[in-house]
Amino acid sequence: MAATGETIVALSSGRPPAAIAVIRISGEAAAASAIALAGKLPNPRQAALRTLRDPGSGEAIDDALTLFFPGPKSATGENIVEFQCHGSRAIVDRVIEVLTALDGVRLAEPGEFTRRALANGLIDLTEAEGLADLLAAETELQRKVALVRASGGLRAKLDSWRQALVRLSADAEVAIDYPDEEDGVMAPDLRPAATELLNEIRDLLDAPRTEKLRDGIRVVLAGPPNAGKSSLINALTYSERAIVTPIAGTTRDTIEIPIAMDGMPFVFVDTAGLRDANDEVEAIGVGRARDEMAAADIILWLGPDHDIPASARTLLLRPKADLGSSGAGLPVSSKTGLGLSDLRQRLLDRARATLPSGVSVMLTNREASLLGEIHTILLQCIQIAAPEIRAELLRQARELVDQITGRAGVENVLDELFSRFCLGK
Ligand SMILES: Nc1nc2c(ncn2[C@@H]2O[C@H](COP(=O)(O)OP(=O)(O)OP(=O)(O)O)[C@@H](O)[C@H]2O)c(=O)[nH]1
Ligand SMILES: [K+]
Ligand SMILES: [Mg+2]
Repeated sequence: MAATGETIVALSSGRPPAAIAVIRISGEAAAASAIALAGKLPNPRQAALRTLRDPGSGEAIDDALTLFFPGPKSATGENIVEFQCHGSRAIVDRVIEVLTALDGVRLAEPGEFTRRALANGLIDLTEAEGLADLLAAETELQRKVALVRASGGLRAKLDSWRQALVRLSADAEVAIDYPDEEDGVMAPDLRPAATELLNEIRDLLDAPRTEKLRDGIRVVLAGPPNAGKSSLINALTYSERAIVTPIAGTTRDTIEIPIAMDGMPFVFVDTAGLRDANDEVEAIGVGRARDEMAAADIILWLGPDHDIPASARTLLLRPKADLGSSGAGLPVSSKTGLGLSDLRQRLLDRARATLPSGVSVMLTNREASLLGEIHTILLQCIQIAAPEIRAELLRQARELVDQITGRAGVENVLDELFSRFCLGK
């Protein structure tokens, strides 16, 4: 956890130059160090204009709108001072240089403000992860789902489940203390609560993972050489990323093009044409194409239907339909645009079946695996009669909830998570 006593400072807004730069200071020495530059702090949570000066020379650096958020009711739980100054490189560098020259003040590490908020109990791990996703959100759906997590959507569920587990534990303890009345069988009033909990957990486990939302729906274009894969990926992504020539075997390495459609994240992947390769480089490309097909959420197959990869994920296309080709599959033409909006619609339909339709609570892979263990434990708990064992199982389930929320032993998770944050957050 963050070492308390150390005061941290960072630029919390975007990279200079910008109209305004937000510099944040958090920690024990936040107020004192801000006073060293600004002279006097405004009243808590009220903005006031201050001239920032080099405490050594008294030279003015800039004027800054200054805000003071006393702990513990601040974003980090500590005293925070925020300077909103002009967003030039020179001003930002100078203010931070002068601040970090003060005793006990240093530059923050990436994500360190959020890490302190977590350490001080203002947010839990699911909210911190939601915040990381929110800061990285590029599509509407990513934003919506991340906001639910960041504002405690999952935490609320977990907190209520933890309470339910505590109640179940208390019941089990009673059964240990008064074995005669229990007769070694789970009391009838325990089962409904445990089953309800099981069902709620099942619902969340059945939903897709946030990683899927973060990475996007993977659409792999595959087929024989010269089928028109690269032309189609360019048309679908409104780009000229992939090289197109009449020479069979033009595409060798895979190309990924991320794009949002209707607020949903997609990654289109162009691949080398499938054939017995002529040289080593092409052979590697064909191998990669097969790997991509295995990892795809959707395969757009631009080959003959007798060759179609047997998979529910595959969508058969009939490319170059402007040439009057006949056969099975959805007719498309990269040249005339024929069938492209139809194809986009089908991709969106499939994505909607994979991703949540709107705002909902989603789990990360890590949370899902812990929650899966809780699910197993609860099932055992319902089946096992001995109250001593039941009590122990429920204790384990509680501990797993604490691992999800970050209340218990998760240092390794934290380091990984906070490496995803930018400086100043
Ligand atoms: N008429 C017509 N020609 C097309 C269409 N799509 C692609 N072509 C042509 O077909 C040839 C091959 O197109 P590519 O997009 O390079 O095909 P590819 O499947 O990526 O080929 P490789 O990367 O070599 O496997 C090029 O000459 C394109 O101009 C189309 O919809 N209509
Ligand atoms: K080609
Ligand atoms: Mg190609």
